[in-house]
Amino acid sequence: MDQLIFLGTGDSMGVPRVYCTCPVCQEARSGGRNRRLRSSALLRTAEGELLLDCGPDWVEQMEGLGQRTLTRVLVTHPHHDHIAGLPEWFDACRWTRSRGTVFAPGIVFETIRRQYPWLEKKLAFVPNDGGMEFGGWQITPWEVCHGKNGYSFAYRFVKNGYAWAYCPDAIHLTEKQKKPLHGLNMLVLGTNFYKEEARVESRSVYDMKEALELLAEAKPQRVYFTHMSHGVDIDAGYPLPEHVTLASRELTVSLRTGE
Ligand SMILES: O=c1ccn([C@@H]2O[C@H](COP(=O)(O)O)[C@@H](O)[C@H]2O)c(=O)[nH]1
Repeated sequence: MDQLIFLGTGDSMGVPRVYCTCPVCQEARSGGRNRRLRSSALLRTAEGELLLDCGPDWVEQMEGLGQRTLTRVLVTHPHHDHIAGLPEWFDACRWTRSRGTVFAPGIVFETIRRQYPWLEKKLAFVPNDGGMEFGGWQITPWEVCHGKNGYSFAYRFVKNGYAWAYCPDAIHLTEKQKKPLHGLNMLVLGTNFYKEEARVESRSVYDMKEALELLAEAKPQRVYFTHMSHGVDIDAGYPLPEHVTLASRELTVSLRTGE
């Protein structure tokens, strides 16, 4: 059965934050349950694997899995915490004389090319604006609001009538942007805090209270929160519905496609 494995569930700085001595960061520092690498997940299928985002913790994530090779990466948006592992993967390809493929909407490649102009010597960039297929999954990107940070993309995956979506970095979705979140068996959604106190103009990711309003509209059957900052204590017991789980590193979810 296909699986989704969470490799990182942290926000852009991860947990602990290097400058911070709050109780959550201290607990994470001592190897506790709040230690969170930058957000990424691995879709495992009979046809192989697809990594969802490749951030600065990529090497540690590969080592954690005991995985020596990687063939494909899907990118949600070209921000440091989602792409900074690409040059590391490039170097691994150079040393192993292999090649990889990166899938993303065309606009995402414009930034990746500017930031890392050497990557295409080893990594093929394949635009997926019109959707793509992998492992029997029909995968469709759509643009989502990323608040003060501009745009991001989310992805909807469909196979044998089972539908799920990966939307790690979004806020204030328009009605049109919410549409692909309807009718899902599972949703992976980014939520930086339980309740974020920062000014609305300075924000870029939903908090859990706002996410619950979104869930009440979209009604996914199962939900995993990711992209969580040090403002989230995984053991705090936040008042969340039974079908909502705070994801943690190497949590593995079976995707019940009926195969
Ligand atoms: O143009 C930009 C703007 C920001 N970044 C980096 O992205 C993240 C943003 O954090 P969120 O929590 O997802 O809002 C942060 O690491 C910034 O340094 C970027 O790469 N490019």
